[in-house]
Amino acid sequence: MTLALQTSGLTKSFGSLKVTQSVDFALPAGARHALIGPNGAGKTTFINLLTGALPASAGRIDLLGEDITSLRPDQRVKRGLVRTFQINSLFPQLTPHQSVTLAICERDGVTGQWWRRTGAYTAALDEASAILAQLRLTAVAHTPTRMLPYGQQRILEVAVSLALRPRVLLLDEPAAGIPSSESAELFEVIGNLPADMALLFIEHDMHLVFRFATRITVLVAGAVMAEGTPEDISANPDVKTVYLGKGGRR
Ligand SMILES: Nc1ncnc2c1ncn2[C@@H]1O[C@H](COP(=O)(O)OP(=O)(O)OP(=O)(O)O)[C@@H](O)[C@H]1O
Repeated sequence: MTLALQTSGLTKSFGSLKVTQSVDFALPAGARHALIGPNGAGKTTFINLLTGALPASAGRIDLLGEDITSLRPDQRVKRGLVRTFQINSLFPQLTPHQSVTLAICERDGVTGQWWRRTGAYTAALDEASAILAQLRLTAVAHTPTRMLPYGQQRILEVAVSLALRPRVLLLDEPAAGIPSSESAELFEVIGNLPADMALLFIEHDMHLVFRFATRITVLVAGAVMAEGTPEDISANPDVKTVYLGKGGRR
């Protein structure tokens, strides 16, 4: 079976500091995979290597069986490797429907020419409505983003990412800054994304990790310390000592 995403010997150094140490990682289609580890373990760096925001010092990244190691970030997005952002990157004055429609038009290369291709624009409006329905945002589809609760704004970030038709979706702390009353809903929505879409998420809240991840990778000092099911990870004495027992946020 072709993996959705795979890294082999992926390495990143900043001068003499090795932040990613020969990481071998595999993400099958449909994965719900959490990347955890103490602060400074290299989780965000790993995601930045996957997206191409940072060039790798060594190693290889394959997306759907093809080597993408030397591709630019935008080329990776076009092939289906999409990231949602930790920092709120939405236009506050636009409505969710407008934001998702814009992303669809951008994807299809029809931004700025909708008056010439009204058919494409109408299709984009319909597709935006469908994405918002899928993420339970229909009721607020036409409300300016700045008026939405923070949790719904984070769900909208996922909706905008879906407009890019990801095969692999990378989520860097999707629940950061959200009250716990709203983060469960965010993860419900994430958990209900299409079954064939592979998800890799960084999350510090262990309750959310153990509830939604089907596999977990523990990164410590840039290297994979453990990988397995939530049961494997919670029973692993090294993980307990190094991460869950002390040094982790929670
Ligand atoms: N551009 C950079 N130049 C030098 N060192 C860097 C750079 N970016 C990250 N680092 C270092 O790499 C290490 C890993 O950082 P990274 O942000 O990837 O960790 P993290 O696991 O995501 O941490 P956190 O949980 O706090 O977000 C840290 O020691 C950090 O200081």
